[in-house]
Amino acid sequence: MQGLVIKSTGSWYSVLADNGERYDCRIVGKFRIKGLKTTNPIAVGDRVKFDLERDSNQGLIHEMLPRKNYIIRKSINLSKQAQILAANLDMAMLVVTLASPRTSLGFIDRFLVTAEAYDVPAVLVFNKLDLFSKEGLEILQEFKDIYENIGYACYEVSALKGINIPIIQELITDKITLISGHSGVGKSSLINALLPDRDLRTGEVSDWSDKGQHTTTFAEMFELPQGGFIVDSPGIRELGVIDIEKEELGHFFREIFKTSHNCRFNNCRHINEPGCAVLAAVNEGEIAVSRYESYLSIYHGNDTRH
Ligand SMILES: Nc1nc2c(ncn2[C@@H]2O[C@H](COP(=O)(O)OP(=O)(O)OP(=O)(O)O)[C@@H](O)[C@H]2O)c(=O)[nH]1
Ligand SMILES: [Zn+2]
Repeated sequence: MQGLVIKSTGSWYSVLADNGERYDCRIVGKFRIKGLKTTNPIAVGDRVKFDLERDSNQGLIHEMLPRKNYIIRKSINLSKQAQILAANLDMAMLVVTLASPRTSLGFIDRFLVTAEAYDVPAVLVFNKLDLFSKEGLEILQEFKDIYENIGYACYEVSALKGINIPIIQELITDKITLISGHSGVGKSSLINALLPDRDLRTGEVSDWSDKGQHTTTFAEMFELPQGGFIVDSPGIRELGVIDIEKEELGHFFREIFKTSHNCRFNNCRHINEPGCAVLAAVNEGEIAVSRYESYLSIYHGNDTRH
């Protein structure tokens, strides 16, 4: 049988089989990603092949289908173990607010870099539209100009008042969507608006112990009534910045990458090199100063997560 892993506890996996039934499954054998030690070889979003154990509703997973992408979390210590948080994501949605609390451009850029590096298409959802003053709407327009120009779709909603929720419903239909954003932006409210029958606050248990030990982490995907899934896990809520080689960082800023083809040196860091097309584009206003500042900040290893 084949199915989709919709919940993972580390040792048990809940699999939604293609016949519509759910089965609790365990893993037989070893699943390893080359060069990566992981605490959990299979994650939500994985498609797996499994067999039912005789006379039971429990299954044994014996094969994982190739992934199109996956996101991981490194252990905080140096054990080099990583935890796969989710696989086969169709979209990463960053929930952003301009007030109470205000999401910084630096935080947005870090998220977008990470999503690019993981090869997950990202969109921005500006929440709490009901709170926007005239000034707030002007800032919204500035933010949207920056990101829409680079090719990121932006949406504006109010999870609380239900404004534009149907647009988001349509956007996520038939996709596996990861919802991220920092605390207080309204992720739970948005997810509850999208999944009216579920109260997310129940059942959140998780953590990754900083001893590098596997604990009772779990991630879960919620099925949308119209088709598709939302991935929610406390561990994924702030999609962290993954290790990116400095030389590669420019690849994950779409507009910098595009412009860098015109730099005089093909190993240009876009910092102070002569003939740097990126610097020229920043000076001419073609690349947003804030984006360039985020690039520099990540390049120099400054952690400005909020
Ligand atoms: N005015 C307004 N308030 C909202 C909206 N969405 C959420 N809130 C409020 O913002 C606060 C935080 O919302 P949550 O949904 O708990 O935010 P969260 O992102 O899940 O936060 P964490 O659980 O800390 O990660 C709550 O008081 C919500 O009622 C909105 O669209 N408009
Ligand atoms: Zn350059």
